[in-house]
Amino acid sequence: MTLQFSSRMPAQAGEEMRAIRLPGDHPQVKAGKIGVLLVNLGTPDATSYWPMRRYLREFLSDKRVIEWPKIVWYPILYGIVLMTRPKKSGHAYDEIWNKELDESPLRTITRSQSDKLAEQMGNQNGRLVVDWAMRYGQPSIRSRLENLKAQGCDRILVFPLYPQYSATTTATVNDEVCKALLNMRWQPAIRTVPPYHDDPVYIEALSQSVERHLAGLDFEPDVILTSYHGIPQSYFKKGDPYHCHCMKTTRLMRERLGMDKEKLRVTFQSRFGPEEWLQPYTDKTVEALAKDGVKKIAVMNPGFVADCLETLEEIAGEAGEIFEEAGGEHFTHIPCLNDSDLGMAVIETVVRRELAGWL
Ligand SMILES: C=CC1=C(C)c2cc3[nH]c(cc4nc(cc5[nH]c(cc1n2)c(C)c5CCC(=O)O)C(CCC(=O)O)=C4C)c(C)c3C=C
Ligand SMILES: [Fe+2]
Ligand SMILES: [Fe+2]
Repeated sequence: MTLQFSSRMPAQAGEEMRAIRLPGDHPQVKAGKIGVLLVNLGTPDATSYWPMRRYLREFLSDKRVIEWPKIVWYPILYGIVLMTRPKKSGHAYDEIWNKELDESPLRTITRSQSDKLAEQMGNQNGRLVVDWAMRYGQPSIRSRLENLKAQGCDRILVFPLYPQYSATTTATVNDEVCKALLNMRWQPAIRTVPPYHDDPVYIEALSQSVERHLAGLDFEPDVILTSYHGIPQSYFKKGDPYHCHCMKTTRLMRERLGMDKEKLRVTFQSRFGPEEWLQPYTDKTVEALAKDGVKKIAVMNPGFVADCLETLEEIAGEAGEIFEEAGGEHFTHIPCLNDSDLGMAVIETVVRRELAGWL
């Protein structure tokens, strides 16, 4: 029995979606739509001990994130980390929690990015569905993929919201997508968005965000740090391209902004555990700059598509305090692109490009 809807080509623009008409003994299966799934890292459901523990357990049990053998890592994870970290991280999340919606900023911003993208793209004659998910916590990748399938999406573009590729972020999103497909009888065709660390639209958006932010200050920073989330040095040595992607993003920004290596620098933040991570470390750099007599700095986070714990609490909060305690006078945090016009232009450009041939 042949389907009456061609699965080779989606319906053309302007054409009505055609329902699949099947004989009465066939199950009704929706098809013919295209889904876009934005995926960010994750977020706890609340800041108290158990929700924090659930979130951290899922995150830190991921083999892509902590590569140590389970026999070594699990006693440390269950015996120490999950006993102490949920409370400590919960307090940090309390500082930045979106009290109005009772959720983390990362969740608020990711949802807004999805809503705005849906609006910008239009529904393409009922053919396009945009949704969002989190790699750890809710809404899960599996639940949103199943939902897109149930709505008739047989082609899905998965967008891991990381401009710079790392096995610890991009690859684990892709792993989770593949795991969800394992249970599907009729799997959708899947595309995943490649890294876009050197995309001109991304570099332009970051550069304009710097210019706009600096224009609103009553001081000119002596130094601007582009602070990226770190990864263990050992992952880099095994071939993770993340470090090079970060370096290239900042190099292209320097060229666009006409700044030299002294003015626009690269640092790495958010170390976890005893291993050596990518250097120079953001906190140590901020302190050293102040001690060397630098009075005015700005810090931005090009690798984060949305503001979150790591940017709002660790950088805008803690790094600012470190700088001032060490003798610095003016510290400013340049917000992430978030759901701003600049940020949405990047997301829309990348999505339209990666949907080529489908839309
Ligand atoms: C070994 C541990 C970790 C690696 C490797 C790592 C890589 C990595 N993470 C991000 C982005 C984010 N991380 C966030 C929080 C966070 N990260 C780790 C550990 C590793 N990250 C932990 C334990 C936590 C939880 C918070 C805490 O207890 O400190 C977040 C914020 C989430 C939020 O809700 O706000 C983001 C975003 C990248 C880009 C990356 C490697 C490139
Ligand atoms: Fe992290
Ligand atoms: Fe490199």
